[in-house]
Amino acid sequence: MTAERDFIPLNLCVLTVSDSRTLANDSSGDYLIQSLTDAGHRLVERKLLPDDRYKLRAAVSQWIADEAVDGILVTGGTGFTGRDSTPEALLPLLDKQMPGFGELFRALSFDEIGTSTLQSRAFAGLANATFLFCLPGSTSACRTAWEKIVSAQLDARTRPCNLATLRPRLKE
Ligand SMILES: Nc1ncnc2c1ncn2[C@@H]1O[C@H](COP(=O)(O)OP(=O)(O)OP(=O)(O)O)[C@@H](O)[C@H]1O
Ligand SMILES: Nc1nc2c(c(=O)[nH]1)N[C@H]1C(S)=C(S)[C@@H](COP(=O)(O)O)O[C@H]1N2
Repeated sequence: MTAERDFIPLNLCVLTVSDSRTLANDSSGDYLIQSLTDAGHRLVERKLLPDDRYKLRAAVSQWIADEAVDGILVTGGTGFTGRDSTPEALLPLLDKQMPGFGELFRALSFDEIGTSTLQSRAFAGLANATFLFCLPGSTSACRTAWEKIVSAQLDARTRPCNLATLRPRLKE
């Protein structure tokens, strides 16, 4: 019989990307913070930045370089419209992409919103053993991603494999 695994609380940062939202109406940032803390993880820092790829790179690079940060959740700027440029800003920072994350997210979302989900360029990956999940701006999209993918990936009790358990080995 396999022993029960312990939950490992992770230190997570949340970044909202939006030209129009403020902390007063950042429901998607609020949702992610509530979800991660309800799950037993810790919020290290929250930021809200405009769709400016250099500001996004600077903030996320700082978190990636911080050994105390285990993961980063980003919401917003994944679409095709306006100044959406989260992928252009943050994909260059990744050491490794998480293949299939965006495809899995869109497959799950297809059941909810149909082909509109193809307008989301959600993606995920690893940099300096820090997990980065980039989700759309809408709260319902964040809920789908959190409930169906991210929460399990960050939960060390999840079998057969998850990022929380893998983390100590990512730098070996
Ligand atoms: N921080 C947020 N909190 C709650 N809802 C948001 C937030 N940002 C965007 N939304 C909503 O998400 C939907 C898509 O908006 P918009 O295209 O401007 O988002 P975005 O920030 O460019 O992100 P993305 O293109 O990745 O979805 C809209 O209904 C918008 O009101
Ligand atoms: N689950 C889920 N919800 C989602 C998304 C998604 O990709 N997955 N995309 C959001 C985005 S970016 C938009 S613009 C709207 C699109 O829905 P519509 O069919 O109302 O335009 O759904 C939102 N809700």
